[in-house]
Formats: sequence, structure tokens, C-alpha cells
Amino acid sequence: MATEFSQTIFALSSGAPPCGVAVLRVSGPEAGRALERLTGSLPPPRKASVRQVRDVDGSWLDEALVLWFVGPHSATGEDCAEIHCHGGRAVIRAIERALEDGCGLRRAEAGEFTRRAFVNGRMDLLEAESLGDMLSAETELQRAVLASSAQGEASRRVAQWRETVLSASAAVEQELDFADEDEEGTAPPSQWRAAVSEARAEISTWLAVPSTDRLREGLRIVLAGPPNSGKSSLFNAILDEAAAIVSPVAGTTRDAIERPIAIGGVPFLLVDTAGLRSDGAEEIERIGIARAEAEVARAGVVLWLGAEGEGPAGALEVASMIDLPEAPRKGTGAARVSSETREGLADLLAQIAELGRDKLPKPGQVAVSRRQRELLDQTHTALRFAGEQDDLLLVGESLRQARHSLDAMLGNVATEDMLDALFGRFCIGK
Ligand SMILES: Nc1nc2c(c(=O)[nH]1)N(C=O)[C@@H](CNc1ccc(C(=O)N[C@@H](CCC(=O)O)C(=O)O)cc1)CN2
Ligand SMILES: Nc1nc2c(ncn2[C@@H]2O[C@H](COP(=O)(O)OP(=O)(O)OP(=O)(O)O)[C@@H](O)[C@H]2O)c(=O)[nH]1
Repeated sequence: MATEFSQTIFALSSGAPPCGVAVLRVSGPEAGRALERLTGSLPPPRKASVRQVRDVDGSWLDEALVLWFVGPHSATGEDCAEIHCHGGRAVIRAIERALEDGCGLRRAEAGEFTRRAFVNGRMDLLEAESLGDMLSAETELQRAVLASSAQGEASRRVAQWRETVLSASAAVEQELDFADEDEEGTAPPSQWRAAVSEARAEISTWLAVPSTDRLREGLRIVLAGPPNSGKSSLFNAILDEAAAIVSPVAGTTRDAIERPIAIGGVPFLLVDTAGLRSDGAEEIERIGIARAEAEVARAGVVLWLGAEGEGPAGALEVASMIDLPEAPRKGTGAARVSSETREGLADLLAQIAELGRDKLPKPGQVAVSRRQRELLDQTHTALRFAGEQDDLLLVGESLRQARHSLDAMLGNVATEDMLDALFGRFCIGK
């Protein structure tokens, strides 16, 4: 996407019409002139004002509440106007047409308002990423974990580490100067090593937290066990009981049947390992088993419905079909359920939610995306090297690498492609 900041953009920022009130946002140098053309005059900045909205030919369109923000004191950092109109489809369309054809504005692309806020220094990349996650949050745990990053907490810490690295670099330069001059004078004390090691320890605690991608996708619960052990029945019973998440993560539908669900406010992806049936050719059986094994390997939680003690390590053993007098397994498994009568289902769900809370980021912890974790990992490696190295030239180079990774986290160095990918997953109007 070519970023053309001379252009003024507009979009419907509120949800799908028809709705009670719709919010049309306008950002860019022409925002004030457009608002003036449609409503007669510019209201006082930042003050909600009721105005009659008219098309450029003078025909009346709606009575609306309007807001006017003078840049840089706006969400995007540019001049911004908002028209809060009645939420009928035709009303919205008529005002959009007046903005597009009447005023010559352009429809915004996905995430373009936020992208402008980023480019104008209103937020850094960490904040933009967590805002994106916040917008797709469906469960309470997702919201609660992202709340801290959204408040800029993560950014402040990263900026502090960057400062630490910059000061260390300066100190190393100074030590190098002393060495060069070969003077008798005492070299400055190497306090930077302590500061760098402290930052590295803090980075380690962040690296120990699962990524926000994990949080967004949900923890995989894989139902495993031999044919006819009741996996599909339990799959359906759990789905029935838990709240289905409305928007499944795009592109995750694979051979196994997966459904995103929330259990106790924790996001999960419930996976039924279908196709395990061994009544076909040996070839098919092997493929089925390989597939199930692969699912088990990438599972966050395995619910094992097979014989006791035969499940994969760490699996939650589930005795199924307990309503049957001749239940295939009356075992003392951690959980006992009947998909038929739902006995034990609530207990099983509570156990699953607890496991999820344990394996996903916790509220109060700072969680970052996989991409950010890679950069953080690079920073950590560079800082460890710097701390252990005696050759000051190599130390200086490692510190430069660490600073570069931290800059990439904040978006001080960002490529257009990367920004396209990040902001492209936002909604239009955000
Ligand atoms: N109607 C509406 N609601 C919204 C937004 C919006 O743009 N419009 N936002 C869109 O993201 C979020 C709120 N974010 C905002 C962030 C900063 C400013 C702003 O005007 N900041 C100025 C003035 C701050 C002040 O009041 O002192 C500034 O920081 O200089 C506005 C919205 C969520 N709700
Ligand atoms: N009475 C009773 N029957 C059950 C229960 N759970 C499953 N069944 C029955 O057991 C049979 C096998 O259940 P499925 O859920 O299809 O088992 P599965 O493990 O998915 O089987 P495969 O897809 O072949 O691997 C079906 O006839 C179900 O109706 C239960 O809790 N109580």
C-alpha cells in the first residue's frame, strides 16, 4: 500500500449496519473542509455538537452529532472529523457518497487510521500489535492479558532496555578510548555490565510467557483414543456446553475437525482427531495414526479416552460413557463423563479451563507476539554475548545488534511489507 498522507480518508468505524448510531471517521488535511461542507460550519474542537448534515447540493441527509479534532491532538495525529449519524444503511451510504463524490475523499483501507497513528508517532508497533489483538479478542482472558500491553506498559519497558543498551554502548566506547590512548589514567568502572545483565534477566521473564499468537488461536485441546472410545460424542457435548467463539481463526481448518470455543473465559481450539478408523487399508490406517500423533504432539491439552495409562505423557485421562453399566472403561481417570447424560461434563470443563489458565499468558504478565518474541530472543542472545565478552570491539557490536532488535520491536525500523501485514488484519475504520 502506498502511504499517501496528503490524502484524506474516511470510513464507517462502527459495526455492521443497521444499528442505532453509526460513526463515520474522517482523517487528513481535508477533514475540516469536508465537515464544514456537509454541516455548514466547523464546531468548536473536541466538543460534541448537533448538526444538520446536507449533501453538497444542499439536500438534507440527517441530523447528527459531530466532533472535530485539530491535529496533532487526535487519535491519528491528523485533523479528524467524526459524524455520528443514524445507523440506517441508506443514511450511512448517502453520507459516505457525500464524502467520497461530493468532497473527493477516499475510502480508508483496513487499519489505515491506526497506521497513520503509528506513522505519526501516536503509538509504537508493540501498542499497534496489541491493539490489533484487542480488537479480535473474544474471551475474557484474551482481553485481560492484552489490557496491560494496550496501556503502553510493554512499550515503556522496551524503551527502557533500549536506553540501557545505549548507555552501555557509550560506556564501552569510552573504555575503548581509554584503551586506545594507552594512558595511565584509570578506566571508568564497568557498571554497564550490571545494567545489561539486569535487562537480560527481565527479558528472560518475558520470554517465559507464551505468545499472544497462542492466546489468539486458543490452546489446542486434542481428543485422542482408539476408535469408538467416544471422542466425537464428547467433542459435540463440549461444544454444546461451552460458548462457541464467533469468529474462528482464519485458515486453521485442517483435516481434523477444529472448533474455537471459550471455556470459563479461556480460549481453546477443540480438535477431534477424525479419520483414525482402522477398517481401511493399512496405508490409510498409517496415515490416520500419523495424523493423530501429529495432533497430539502439537496439543496444549490431550484428553485421552483410551485405556488407562496408555495415553501420551501429560494427557488428561477421561473415563467416558460412565452412564453405561458396561462402560468400556470404569477407570479412576482424572475425569469421568457421560456425553449422553452430561454427567461429569461441568467438572471436566472446569479442569480444562484450569489447565488453559496455566498454559496461556496470565493477566498481569506481559505477552508479546511470536514476531516480537523472536526479536526479544535476538536481543537476549546479543546481550548475553556482550556480557560475557572481554573484547570491547565485539561487545560494542553485540550491543548494536541488541539495539537494532529493540528498535525493530518498537517499529523504529519497520518495512512497508511488515506494516501492510500488521495493519491489514485490522478492520476497515480502525
Ligand atoms: N468516537 C471515537 N471513539 C473512540 C476513538 C475514536 O477515534 N473516536 N478511538 C480511536 O482510536 C479510541 C479512543 N482513542 C483516542 C485517542 C486519542 C484521542 C485524542 O484526541 N487525543 C488527543 C487529546 C487528548 C486529550 O483529551 O487531552 C491527544 O492525545 O493529543 C482520541 C481518541 C476509542 N474510542
Ligand atoms: N451411552 C453412551 N454412549 C456413548 C457415549 N459416548 C459415545 N457413545 C456411543 O459410542 C459410540 C462411539 O462414539 P463416538 O463418539 O463415535 O466415538 P469416537 O471415538 O469418535 O469413534 P471414532 O470416530 O471411530 O474414532 C457411538 O455409538 C456413541 O453413540 C456416552 O457417554 N454414553
